[in-house]
Amino acid sequence: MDYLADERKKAEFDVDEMKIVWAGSRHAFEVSDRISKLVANDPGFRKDTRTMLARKELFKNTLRKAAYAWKRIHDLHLSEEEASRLRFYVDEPAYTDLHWGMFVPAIKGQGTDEQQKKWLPLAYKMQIIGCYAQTELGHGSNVQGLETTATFDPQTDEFVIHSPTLTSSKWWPGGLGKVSTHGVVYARLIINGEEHGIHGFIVQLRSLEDHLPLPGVTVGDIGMKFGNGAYNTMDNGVLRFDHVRIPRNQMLMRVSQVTRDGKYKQSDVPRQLVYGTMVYVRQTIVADASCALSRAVTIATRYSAVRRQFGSQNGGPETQVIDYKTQQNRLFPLLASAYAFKFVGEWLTWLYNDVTQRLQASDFSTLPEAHACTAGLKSLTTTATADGIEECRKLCGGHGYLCSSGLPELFAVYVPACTYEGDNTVLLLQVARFLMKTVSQLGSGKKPLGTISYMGKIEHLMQSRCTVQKAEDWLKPSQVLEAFEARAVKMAVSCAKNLSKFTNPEEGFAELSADLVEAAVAHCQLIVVSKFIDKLQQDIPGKGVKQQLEALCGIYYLYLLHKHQGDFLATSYLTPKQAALANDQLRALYTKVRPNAVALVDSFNYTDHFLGSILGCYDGNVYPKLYDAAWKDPLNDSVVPEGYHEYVRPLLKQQLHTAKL
Ligand SMILES: CCCCCCCCCCCCCCCCCCCCC/C=C/C(=O)SCCNC(=O)CCNC(=O)[C@H](O)C(C)(C)COP(=O)(O)OP(=O)(O)OC[C@H]1O[C@@H](n2cnc3c(N)ncnc32)[C@H](O)[C@@H]1OP(=O)(O)O
Ligand SMILES: Cc1cc2nc3c(=O)[nH]c(=O)nc-3n(C[C@H](O)[C@H](O)[C@H](O)COP(=O)(O)OP(=O)(O)OC[C@H]3O[C@@H](n4cnc5c(N)ncnc54)[C@H](O)[C@@H]3O)c2cc1C
Repeated sequence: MDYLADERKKAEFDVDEMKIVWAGSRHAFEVSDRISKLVANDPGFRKDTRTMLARKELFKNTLRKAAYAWKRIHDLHLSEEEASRLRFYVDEPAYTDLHWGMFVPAIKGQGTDEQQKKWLPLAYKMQIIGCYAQTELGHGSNVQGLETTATFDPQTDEFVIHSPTLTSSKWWPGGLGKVSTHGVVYARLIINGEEHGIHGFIVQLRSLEDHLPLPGVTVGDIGMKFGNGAYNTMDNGVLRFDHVRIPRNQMLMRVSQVTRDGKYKQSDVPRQLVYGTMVYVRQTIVADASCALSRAVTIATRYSAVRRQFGSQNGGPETQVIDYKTQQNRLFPLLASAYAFKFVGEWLTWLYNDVTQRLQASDFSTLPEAHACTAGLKSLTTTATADGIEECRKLCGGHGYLCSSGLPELFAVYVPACTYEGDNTVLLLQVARFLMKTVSQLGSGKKPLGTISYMGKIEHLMQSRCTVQKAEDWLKPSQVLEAFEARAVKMAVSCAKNLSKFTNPEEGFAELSADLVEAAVAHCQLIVVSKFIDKLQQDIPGKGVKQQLEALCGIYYLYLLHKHQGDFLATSYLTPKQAALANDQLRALYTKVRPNAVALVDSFNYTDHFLGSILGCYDGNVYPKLYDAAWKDPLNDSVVPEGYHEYVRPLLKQQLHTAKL
């Protein structure tokens, strides 16, 4: 029985067409749909007991799944696109993520043609397994502060890789702890006593015969992490080198080279390309944020439609909690954010591909913008997604706290995205530097392009005032864009003015960093809003699909406007009356979305296997499933628990004795 059937009947749009919009294309939908069912129907990919497994058992099970996934990929001749969908629906972080997601891209991006020819075929066949070993115990954010050394020995034509201090131990790399045979290791290059900064080196860590660490290598896992199951399927590792020698040709030499006679040569490509793998992964993290958020929102929306509390009249049913305006005000902006992040993720993938093509043609002009966009949007989307998952847990009341709701593990596995690939605050400060540089160059005649082109309208934006007179005026895209542009430009200019009061710019930057982060957030929110609005300019087929997306877009920007109205009011773009009208319009949009809410999450097309949540299951049959699941907990294997006779019975005996006294 479908307990959500009535909700589904209320939908005012074509769900099948929305599924295609969400997937990105009909082809992408078909691949995704087929692979999600393949994984869901394969007992080899079961994950329902994951949160109950002890670490060793959990990890071994992940190794089994990764090997099984690899076998299925081969047996079924899956394409790269299909394999990547399979990884997504298997839904279990594993060493393979770092192998395919960072080790291979690092060699592709920073290796010479010759190096790629040597290493990539081995990596593609998984005859070697790699990790990305950058972070150390003492330094993660400050990459220039890494301490591992790679000293060139001209006698033997080798580099000597060494960990000179405890804090130089590599610490965190995924896949390193127990599995990787190789790593791209980042180290401080030293030639003839002279330092040349941080470079990447391919280093073999374990024997390909017996998996033991090679001489001079000390390696292991760093221990349990946050949450049950979750990221504990990954072997994040610690690594130390004691004068380990590697051939000279294992330094990744696309950006700079060391010659046989020990000369250091810089190519014409910018030094920052050493950071290229991080740009790539940040872009994939943005593309992935909408998936994690939409998953949590699916669970919270379906459950909110099933759950009833208060409001029964004449013995009739109680109110569905989704009908409470407070529930809508917490849930619908998250639903809208999932769609917003999907579209900005698509756009960022386009930007990344564009910059990659330009780099190949030696056009480096858009690299700073790509860095600022990937850093800023990674920060914005992961913060909102991690907070959003936790909000979804609270939206599900007490049952959201059960592991069987799927939300605790989803939160635990997702929340480190706010830290890895760059701490979110550190990344926003990078955006702020980019903005300050842009503002300082405005008078120079250099035209700001791309996502900062709005800065070219600075004179107009600094003076313009909002013209909204009635709530519906807030539905005009031009009005909304101007509001977000004016806010962003005014916050950036205010920071730049305050910075100019300092004689030492770095001191000023440090002192004003909290304001700078807020300016960076305003800029990134403008990007997300503008890309959502751009999406709506496209031809979107399907009955009612565009109207639903327009409503969601409105909810996204009006919710931001309401939440940050202090910014909009302080920069004098809005009056308090206009801010109140925005809130009126927001409430009207909640009413419009309400009957479509369940269908809007159905459009994500997630299987029950992928959701891994009793509260979010498609048929909404929550209570019997919760009840049955409780009895399956290992604690209920016996009626009298282990430990009763040792620890509880003696207490009871003692209490009985005292009572008699
Ligand atoms: C079970 C199933 C199996 C199935 C098998 C088959 C599967 C097949 C498919 C598999 C699919 C896989 C998908 C996987 C997805 C990937 C998973 C990822 C998991 C995440 C793991 C986490 C990894 C990590 O965390 S790696 C470490 C990341 N570390 C950081 O991010 C460090 C942060 N710090 C920095 O980035 C920098 O140092 C920074 C930005 C803080 C700069 O510091 P600085 O000292 O101020 O800078 P400096 O070096 O001096 O340079 C300044 C200069 O450079 C510019 N700049 C900085 N960064 C960049 C950049 N990245 N790009 C371009 N330019 C950059 C900066 O703007 C300055 O410029 P100027 O102002 O012009 O000088
Ligand atoms: C699950 C997980 C997986 C990871 N996988 C890998 C991997 O595969 N390979 C790898 O190399 N690394 C990996 N890492 C490491 C990760 O990239 C770093 O932890 C991350 O870059 C943050 O650096 P940090 O730990 O040095 O934080 P810190 O920089 O020490 O941050 C601590 C605090 O200081 C603040 N802070 C730091 N600098 C500044 C500043 N300039 N201004 C203001 N505030 C500042 C931060 O905002 C934060 O609040 C992983 C980490 C995690 C959690």
